[in-house]
Amino acid sequence: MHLKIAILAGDGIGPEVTNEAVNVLTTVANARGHVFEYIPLLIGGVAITAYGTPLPPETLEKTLRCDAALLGAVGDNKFNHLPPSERPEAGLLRIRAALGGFANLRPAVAYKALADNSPLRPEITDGADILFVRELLGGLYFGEPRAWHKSTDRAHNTMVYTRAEVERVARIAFDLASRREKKKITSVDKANVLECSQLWRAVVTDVSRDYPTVTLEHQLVDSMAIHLMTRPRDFDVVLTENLFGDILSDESGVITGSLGMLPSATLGGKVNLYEPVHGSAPDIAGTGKANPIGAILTAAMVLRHSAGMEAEAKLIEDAVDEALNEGNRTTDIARGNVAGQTTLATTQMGELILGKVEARLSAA
Ligand SMILES: NC(=O)c1ccc[n+]([C@@H]2O[C@H](COP(=O)([O-])OP(=O)(O)OC[C@H]3O[C@@H](n4cnc5c(N)ncnc54)[C@H](O)[C@@H]3O)[C@@H](O)[C@H]2O)c1
Ligand SMILES: CC(C)[C@H](C(=O)O)[C@@H](O)C(=O)O
Ligand SMILES: [Mg+2]
Repeated sequence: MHLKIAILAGDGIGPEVTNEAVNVLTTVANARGHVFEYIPLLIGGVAITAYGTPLPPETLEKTLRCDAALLGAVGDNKFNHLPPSERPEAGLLRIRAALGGFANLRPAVAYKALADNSPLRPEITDGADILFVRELLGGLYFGEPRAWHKSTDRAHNTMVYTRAEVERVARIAFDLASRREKKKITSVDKANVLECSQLWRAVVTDVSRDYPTVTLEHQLVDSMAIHLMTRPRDFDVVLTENLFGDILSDESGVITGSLGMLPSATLGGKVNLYEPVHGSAPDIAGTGKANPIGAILTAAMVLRHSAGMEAEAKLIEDAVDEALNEGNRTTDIARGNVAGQTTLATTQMGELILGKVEARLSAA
């Protein structure tokens, strides 16, 4: 197989964690006789610096000709003064829209080895295994009109959803739920206040009729925020609109122990887009403290969803599990002075997991 992958490393810790993910992908490709061709492209703050725009035309054109795109993170405080349409984040939103993927899968799993790292008690997180399906191309992010009228000190954004937009992401969520053990969907909305959420609830309910094996529950987003922290094990697939999914998926970092542990894959468009959930983390960029596991698990999702390599995807996930079980930690998942734990830098953690992937590939 020849797989062409756009590498959109971006800003801050983006390049640091993407490098580790690419090393893992290369190892898998070599071991299995595949060729993974990487096309490094600029996006975000680094693209603004080089070309004056967060999404240069070349980046988009070349990414559209790839089989998959792997993104690190975008965002740089030095561009905070710019309007939203010119900031690094606009590059990410534009490429998401152009690639067309609307179903953003964000798994959040409680690792046994990290039970003591979560601020939640182990008996609360133990066994939690949630798959967020976040609608990625609608809602407040893309709704028009939008503006900040500086002369009148007034600003507005528009939340828009159509039946078709809700239905297509709901179908993906129901398909995924029907293949999972619990077969349950929690659809999150704010139907007590927002018309968009009332439409959302009606469409999700309609779609559910085609999936008799899947149980559907509706949950208001504000109370969902607390249920996620008090009883995360009760959830299976969590289906949300764009902004609610952005917020709740970061919150689920608490269940796993760190935001740096969370991967994602965006499906349904011309080219699947893969990105860890976290951002460019300017507070730790360049210090070697970035956790590469979210990016490495994102590489596993590339194999699962763009290369049909389920066994190899699982093998990477098992290698991560083993690394954690042995007590290996990056700073974000380390607890001071715990016996049997070693704190590693980004590249050290990447290399350690890579070694375990190599060993598993040759054993399999
Ligand atoms: N997909 C993306 O590109 C993406 C996602 C979220 C935020 N951002 C951007 O990133 C910038 C910073 O945003 P933020 O600080 O709100 O969110 P962030 O996710 O970058 O960081 C939040 C906190 O988590 C920590 N963290 C994040 N990833 C980590 C990792 N892999 N290992 C260890 N610690 C990690 C950071 O150090 C920070 O303390 C902003 O410009 C924002 O717009 C980009
Ligand atoms: C950077 C930003 C545009 C992005 C989002 O809000 O979707 C990020 O927070 C994410 O979760 O991927
Ligand atoms: Mg986010």
